[in-house]
Amino acid sequence: MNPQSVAILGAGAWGASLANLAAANGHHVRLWSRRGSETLEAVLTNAQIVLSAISMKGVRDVASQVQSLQASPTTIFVTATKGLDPQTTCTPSQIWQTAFPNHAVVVLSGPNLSKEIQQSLPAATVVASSVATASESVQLVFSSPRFRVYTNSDPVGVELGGTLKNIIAIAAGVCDGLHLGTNAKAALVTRGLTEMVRIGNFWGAKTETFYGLSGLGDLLATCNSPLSRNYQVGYQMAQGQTLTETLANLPGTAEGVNTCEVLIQVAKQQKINIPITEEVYRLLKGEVTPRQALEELMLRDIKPEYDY
Ligand SMILES: NC(=O)C1=CN([C@@H]2O[C@H](COP(=O)(O)OP(=O)(O)OC[C@H]3O[C@@H](n4cnc5c(N)ncnc54)[C@H](O)[C@@H]3O)[C@@H](O)[C@H]2O)C=CC1
Ligand SMILES: O=C(CO)COP(=O)(O)O
Repeated sequence: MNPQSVAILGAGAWGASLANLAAANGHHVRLWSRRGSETLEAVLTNAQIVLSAISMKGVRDVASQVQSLQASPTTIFVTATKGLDPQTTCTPSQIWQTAFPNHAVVVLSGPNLSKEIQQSLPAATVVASSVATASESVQLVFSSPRFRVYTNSDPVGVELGGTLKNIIAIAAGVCDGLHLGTNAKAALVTRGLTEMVRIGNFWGAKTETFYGLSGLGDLLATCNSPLSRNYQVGYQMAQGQTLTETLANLPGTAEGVNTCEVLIQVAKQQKINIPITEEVYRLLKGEVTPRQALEELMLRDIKPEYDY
């Protein structure tokens, strides 16, 4: 592939890792951060691919700044953010697509703990879009012997896999912090996946997407690794810390905390049954202790395994 001009927005842990992957493949990469020396306009000039790794709270603002600048009609927008907008409940790709209705938007998501990627450990991810040629271009930009990139045609499903697993990762951290054992963890993660499918189906995502890298794959990574900030939130709260204390010591963003609020809002309106998310929400709000959250989950009415 010819070298591409790639603009990466957000120089946090994930933006910097993705910039390194593209640069290592010989592409011309420019990294923008709100506190950096280069202007957004300079970074976007001639960009063929614009990738956003901005944390959720900044996506709408950055998308509208980009919208006010000139983009070539063929520019592909890629989003790597794993969150939901609190005001509109939109996913990041929906925000980018609304800002750029005539451009291809690609979602990049998978089991990608940035610390491991920075150490050049092997990993795989998914790029998804309704425009197949766009996801194939992004696949070529990032694929390498240490980063295997798959395409997928269900962008909402891929995006929601990475977003929803953050809440289950908080719950998994609680599970490990309370030393509840391997059986409990397996039950939690499996039932968490069922909950993700239930929410995802409401959003129009395909069930099978959640059994791939961006769903089950990312659940396995973040529910089992102390490198996950979301897992750390749950683990440290199970050790008796408050949410405020936990977040004060956390390196970077734990999107699951805000995602949980948005999901509770959506689930109430749409009457979607999400018991694990509800208990995580109540724990984060200080309404239950980790032990009470566990008891409430275990003592729910007995029911068939599949009811969706
Ligand atoms: N770190 C990781 O392992 C992975 C992170 N992600 C996702 O990528 C996103 C970013 O994560 P990290 O890089 O880890 O977070 P981070 O906290 O290290 O970096 C966040 C970046 O967003 C920027 N930002 C935040 N608000 C902004 C605003 N209003 N305007 C402009 N820029 C703003 C920050 O300046 C920073 O560059 C999150 O949604 C996360 O879930 C996805 C895969 C892996
Ligand atoms: O999404 C991630 C790995 O795929 C990163 O997880 P955390 O945001 O919990 O650190």
